This record gives sequence, structure tokens and C-alpha cells, in this order.
Amino acid sequence: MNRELLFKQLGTLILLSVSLFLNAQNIPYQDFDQLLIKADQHKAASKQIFDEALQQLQNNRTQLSNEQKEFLDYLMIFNQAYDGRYDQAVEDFENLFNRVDSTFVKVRIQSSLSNLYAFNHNYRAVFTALQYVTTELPKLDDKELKHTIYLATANSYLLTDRFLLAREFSEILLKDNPNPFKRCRAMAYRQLADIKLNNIDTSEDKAVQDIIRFCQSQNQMAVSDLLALNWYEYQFKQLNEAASSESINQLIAAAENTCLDIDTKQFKSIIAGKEALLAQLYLAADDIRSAQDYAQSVVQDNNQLGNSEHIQKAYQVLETIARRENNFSLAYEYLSQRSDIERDLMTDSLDKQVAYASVQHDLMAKEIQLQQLSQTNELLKTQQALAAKESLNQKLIMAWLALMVGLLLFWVVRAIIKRRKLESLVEMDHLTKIYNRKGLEEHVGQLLIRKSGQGVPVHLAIMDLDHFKKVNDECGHLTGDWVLKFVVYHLKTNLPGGMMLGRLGGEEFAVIGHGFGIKTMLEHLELMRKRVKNLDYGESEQPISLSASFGVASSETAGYSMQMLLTQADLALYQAKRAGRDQVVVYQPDGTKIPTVPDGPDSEQ
Ligand SMILES: Nc1nc2c(ncn2[C@@H]2O[C@H](COP(=O)(O)OP(=O)(O)OP(=O)(O)O)[C@@H](O)[C@H]2O)c(=O)[nH]1
Repeated sequence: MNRELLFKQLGTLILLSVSLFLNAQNIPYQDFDQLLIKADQHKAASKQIFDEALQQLQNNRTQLSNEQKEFLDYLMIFNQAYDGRYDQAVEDFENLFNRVDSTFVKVRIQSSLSNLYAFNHNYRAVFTALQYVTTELPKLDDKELKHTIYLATANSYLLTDRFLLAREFSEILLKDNPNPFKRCRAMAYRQLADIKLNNIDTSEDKAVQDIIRFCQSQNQMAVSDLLALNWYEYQFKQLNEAASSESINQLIAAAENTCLDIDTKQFKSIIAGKEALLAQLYLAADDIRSAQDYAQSVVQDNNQLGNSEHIQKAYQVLETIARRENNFSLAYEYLSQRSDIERDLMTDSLDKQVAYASVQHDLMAKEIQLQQLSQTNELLKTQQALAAKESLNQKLIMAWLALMVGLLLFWVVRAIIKRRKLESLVEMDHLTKIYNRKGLEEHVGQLLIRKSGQGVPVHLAIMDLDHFKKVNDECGHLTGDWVLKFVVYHLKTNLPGGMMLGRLGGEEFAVIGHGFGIKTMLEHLELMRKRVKNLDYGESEQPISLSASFGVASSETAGYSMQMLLTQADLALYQAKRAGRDQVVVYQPDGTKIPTVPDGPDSEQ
């Protein structure tokens, strides 16, 4: 017994697994997209195909991408609306809208919501949803989706009596070369809008019939029936009192021929429209019984506000029949019912107008706010631009000033350099390129001041070239010049550190030494004397031989006075000349001559 049960359970389990396996087929991603598109396309046309596609997608839900799942959720909720659960669908759509990421799905939700809100007479919400849709639509680059949205928008505008807008959206879609499936619906919507706008002549019957057939060929039965019924009603209204019974009968036949292939439960409103029209037509054809049957059917089955228009017409038929039968109390009852509905219809129509105006007003207010914001923004931008310009100007001024200061500094420095150069030129001997007397006075004067403060000895010697006149006389003045330069060049390039050479004038030079004692000074001078004497002046007609005499004074005897040093050195030089030239003599306060090299050849003594 237990074993039997076990086998049974095992069998059930195997069967379940097999059916699950069969249901959860491995379908590639792009095929899911195709399946979603298929479901989407048939959702308002064929419930069977729609249901099957949804079931298949649900079975494979785990394999779907996030966006595919979101779109499937959207379709599932749409299915609720399909089944007439409008309120639940609205709630679920609103929740889904807040949950999904995909703009594509968000736009679809708002588009469907706009239709559902219209069914629920929540017109403000209709126009707000449509506003969202039309704002977001340009962000999507999916042409098919755009077409779907144009259609849904046109439909919502039809439901809210904005017939011009409904026409406009149908036109936009038709101009964008839609597929036949959408083209037939767009043509039907445009035609419906024209009928409502009285924008069509009954002579255009063939064109309208073509559209009705086109919709049928695309399996768009509900739309086709809706257009047909509206068109027949329009034609009926255009008929005058004296219309032939033939034309009435033609319309009856045509109307009876509608709604044969649509789901009567799903499209209750269209069926009610058909019955209300037929009630009117049969009344016009004096077929009271049929008229009454149809009118009663409308009144009994359809007490929703969505069908008010049809119910109102049905009551009108019933009221006329009651009058004709002199049943005034019943006629009064029907009249009172009709006026209640007419009042509701008027309120509803007013609601639509107010909602549209209110959403438009909000939109305008937002636009004005935006304009104000952008104006403020413009103002800010102008201010920023001005500030930027100002700062640029300031920078330019600063740059200009810096340039001016730079130029000024350049000129000043150049002037100083020039002045220094000029000064140094004034201080230099132009022939020998060493300090002249002025330069010597300037620099030796400063040296003396500095060294006197430090107590460092300074020595000054006057070097005079012996018998230089002879060189001039014998070799010419130019040679004399050259000899002067030649002597100075050799002395200068071999001048020991701490010594300076300058030209006092003519063939007379000053040699200054500091930082060492007189003994060292005399040794240096001695070397200089020998250098002059031993210089090779080259061969010429009159061979040149030259010597120099040195008279030396020291700060030890003359102090740090330039004048005193020169005077004492001059006195010593005089002694050197007198002692025979070509020698170095140090000034002695007591007048004794102390030549360092007492080998002067032409002593005057
Ligand atoms: N070529 C040339 N000769 C100059 C220059 N300055 C002075 N002399 C000459 O130097 C000579 C100086 O002659 P004097 O004062 O008689 O002395 P000296 O011939 O050197 O004889 P002592 O000094 O007595 O040895 C003159 O002939 C001046 O013309 C100069 O710049 N160039």
C-alpha cells in the first residue's frame, strides 16, 4: 500500500519535472525580445496570442535581462486592464513606474496610464501623463516605440475630447511611415477625430470604408468597429427627416454587420455603442420592437459612466417609444434618467475641459518660471562676462604697468651702465687703457680711506721713463706711443696681486701697492724696473733701449694722503733721476737717498 503511494508520488514528481522542463525552454535573448514585441503587438488585438506569449515569457523569467523583466511586468499589468481590472492596473502601473530604471518602460507605463486614467475619468492625470510622455519621447531613439506612443497619445486625446490634438498625433505618425499595423490605426484615429470635429462629408464614404477594411485586414477589429459605428452614426445624423427608408435600412445592415469578431466582454463600450445606434436606427425605421430591445439591452448591461453617451441615447429611444405609446409616466421616468446621465455627461465634459486648462496652466507657469530662471541666468552670465572683462582689463593694465616699470628699469639700468661706462672712460687713459690721473685719484683715494681704517700699509711709486724725449725725437711720436703701450702692457700683465698701475701723464706712471711692507714693495718695483730695461723693443733703424726711474713713498712716512704720497714719491723720483736714473729710490724724511739699485749709468752727481 505504502509502496503504491510512493510510486504514485514519484510518477507525479517526474511528470511535474518534465512539464517544468518543457515550459522553461532555453530561448536566446533576442528571441525574448521578439516574444515581447509579439505580446506587445497583440495585446489589444488578440487576447489569445497575448496570453500565450506572456505565459511563455513568465516561464522563462529567470533568463530575462532586467529591462526585459521590467517590460514583461508592464505587459502583465496591461493584461489586468485587459481583463477590466482598471483600478488595480492603475495602482500596479504607478508602483512599477517608481521601481523601473528603463526610460523605455517608464514612457510606456505613462502612455498606458493616460488611457486608463481616461477610463476612470481622472482627466488631470491623463494630461499630466501625456505631458510626461511627450517630454520624454524625444530621448528615445526607437522608431517603433515612438509610433506606439503616438498612437496611444492620439487615443488618449480622443478619449478626452481633444480631437485636434488626436488628429495632430495621428498625422505625425502617418508622416513617419509606420508599419501597416499602426498605419491603419492612425488612419482610423484621424478619421474619428475628423468625424467628431465635423470635418468630413458623407460623400467620403468610400474613403472611410477603405480605412475600415484596412483595419480589418490588419486584424484591428475593435478599431475598425469603432470607426464604422461612429461613421454610421455620423451619416445617420446627416440624414434629414425625409430620408428614405432605404438609406436607413442600409445603415441598419451596416451597423448590424459590426462587432462580429470582437470580444463582447472586453469591448463592452463598443457593443453598447452598436446597440444604442441600432436602437436609434430601428426607431427611425419604425421597427419599435427591435429599437426597444436594443435600447433595453444598453440600459440593462451598461450602467458604467464610460457608456453614458450610449445609455443616454438608449433612454432617449425608450422615452420616444413610451410617448408614442402614450405611456407618459414611463416616458417621464426615462426622461428623468436621461437628464441625470446628461448632467453627468456635461459634468464629465466640463471636467475634461478644466483638467486640460489646468494642466496647460501648470505648464505655462512652469515655462514662465523657466524663462525667469533663464533670464536670471542670462543676467548672471552677463555679470560674469563683465567681471571677466574687468579682470582681463585689470590684468592688461597690470601687464602694461609691469611693462612700463620694466622698460623704466631697463632705461635706468642702461643709463647707469652708460654713465658708469662714461665715468670709467673718463677715468681711463685712452692710449694705455689703464687708470689716468683722475681714475687714480678716485680709486687710490678710496683705497687709502679703507686701508687707513684697517691700518694696512699703502705704498705709492712714481715711475718715469728715462729720456723718453729721445725716443720721440729719434723714432717719431707714433713709435713713442707704441712704446708707451708696449711697456704698460708688459708691466700690467705681470703685476703682482695687491698692486695697481696708473698713468699720471706723459711718460709718468703711478704704481700702488698695499697689504705688504715697503721691503716687498721695493722688490716688486725692482722687478718692474728690470722688466722695462730688458724689454725687447724689436729691431728698427734707431734701436730703442729704455729704462725707468722709481720714486717711492709709503703711508708710514706720508700717512694715507694721496697728495702727500705723490709729493714724497716725486721727491724720491727726483733723487733717483739725479742719482743716475734706472733705479728705485725710497723717500726719506731726512732727505737721504736710499736707492735699491745704485747702478744708475748717468748719475748727475
Ligand atoms: N709719443 C709720446 N710722447 C709723449 C707723450 N707724453 C709725453 N711725451 C713726450 O715725453 C717727453 C718727455 O720729455 P722730458 O720731460 O724732457 O723727459 P725725458 O726726455 O723722459 O727725460 P728725463 O725724464 O729727464 O729722463 C717729451 O718729448 C714729450 O713730448 C705721449 O703721450 N706720447
